[in-house]
Amino acid sequence: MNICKNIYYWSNLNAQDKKQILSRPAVTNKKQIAKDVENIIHTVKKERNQALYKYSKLFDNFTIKDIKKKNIDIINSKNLVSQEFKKAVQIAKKNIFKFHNLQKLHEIDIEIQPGIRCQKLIRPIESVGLYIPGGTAPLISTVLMLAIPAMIAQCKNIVLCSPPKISNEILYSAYSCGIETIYEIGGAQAIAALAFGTESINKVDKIFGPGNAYVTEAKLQVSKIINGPSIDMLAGPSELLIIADETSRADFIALDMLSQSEHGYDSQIILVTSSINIAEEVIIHIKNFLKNSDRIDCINSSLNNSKIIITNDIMECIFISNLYAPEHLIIQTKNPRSLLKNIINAGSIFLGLWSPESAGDYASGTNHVLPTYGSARSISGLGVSDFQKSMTVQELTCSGLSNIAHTIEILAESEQLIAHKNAVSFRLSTIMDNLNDV
Ligand SMILES: NC(=O)c1ccc[n+]([C@@H]2O[C@H](COP(=O)([O-])OP(=O)(O)OC[C@H]3O[C@@H](n4cnc5c(N)ncnc54)[C@H](O)[C@@H]3O)[C@@H](O)[C@H]2O)c1
Ligand SMILES: N[C@H](CO)Cc1c[nH]c[nH+]1
Ligand SMILES: [Zn+2]
Repeated sequence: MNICKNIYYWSNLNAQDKKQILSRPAVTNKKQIAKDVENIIHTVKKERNQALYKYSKLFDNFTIKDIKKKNIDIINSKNLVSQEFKKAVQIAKKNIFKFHNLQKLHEIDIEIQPGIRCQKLIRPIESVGLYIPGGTAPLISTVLMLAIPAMIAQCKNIVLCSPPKISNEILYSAYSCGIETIYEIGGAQAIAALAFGTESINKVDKIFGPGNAYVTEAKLQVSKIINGPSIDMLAGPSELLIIADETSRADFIALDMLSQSEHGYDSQIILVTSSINIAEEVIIHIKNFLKNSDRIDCINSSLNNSKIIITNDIMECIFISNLYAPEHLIIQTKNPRSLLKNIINAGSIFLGLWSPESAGDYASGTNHVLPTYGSARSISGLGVSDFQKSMTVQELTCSGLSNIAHTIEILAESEQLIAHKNAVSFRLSTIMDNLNDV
């Protein structure tokens, strides 16, 4: 476990070192992945279902019989999962629904000035594709995180893709959210199928969901296609930054660090603390907990990517956190809420001793699909509004237009767009003519 070697005193570092320490783990073979994905997308576009059969065999060692899961299998999943699991899904669903139902975009309808009415109308995105990762772990909770906001937004066609073999737990979670169309296909090939459609899969307007480097690259590539689908965000490998002081519980911190490092080989955890004692205790606890951990290869690889940074004070911790812009930020300090006002870049924030990231991952109510790679600087975590769009409307009366006509004419003239000006002036002249006729 190399995290013991990755300890730094922030004030001893030069600018170059600081940048290097806060960099994300490099995606190995980035260029090769981009090339492979380009090829997969091209092939799926051309060969459609045949390509899906081929890639499923190649990458997932799975022979597809039916790409679309049969309704009977989806419904029957409720008899194949435990009562305890069903209860857990219902409780998580209730909380996620409660928090997301408040997030719907609101319509606007206002008379801006007499005779000028402006509106903003909200509509659901018609067809959405939800990608549920299934390579390293079947992310059942991601079904809830994507399906519940899609349902609240009232998207008409909601389809779900996940790599084979789709578990009964994923089928049940989808079923209990009201999803009826499930395709057993994963990776870049699933994203391409959602973008172009195949004999079995209808293309969608927007693709949602996290995934590995192939899925993320495929989302990026299809989102660049003119008239192609849009995407929610690039939700890559899990990241966690923890701010701690001398009042923190080192054992809790160690467990939070392990929980996120088990996600994949490329996860990253950064502990930033003003207390050298806490840093040392965390390392001891990690070593102890590791003895009884599963997924040890993933954890060790993620811990190698991870860092412990010692600062002079808490404000320096916050400065570093804002610079890194983590997907998840845990603040375990004396009065964590008082620090919130200083946080400007983070996907989701967990305050205090009793708010492990696992709560937000599964059941507290917030969404776990969050921006990674520092994009929390400008992008928010997933919410209902991502499944909605807006349209503006305006209606001017004859006197409304007369009142604003001069302003429009002057601005159009200043842009030397005389046809724009005429569209107003001509209308005005017809009003004048009518008045003269009276
Ligand atoms: N940021 C977020 O909000 C968030 C949320 C949940 C999960 N995640 C992340 O999502 C990721 C899930 O990744 P995963 O791998 O478990 O599942 P995945 O479903 O994203 O990827 C599995 C698929 O990758 C394809 N694949 C594997 N090797 C390939 C190769 N050599 N060439 C082409 N395709 C190949 C296969 O088709 C397979 O079906 C994790 O990194 C996790 O941290 C992020
Ligand atoms: N931490 C992940 C987001 O980065 C979400 C997740 C799903 N299951 C467990 N965790
Ligand atoms: Zn997680």
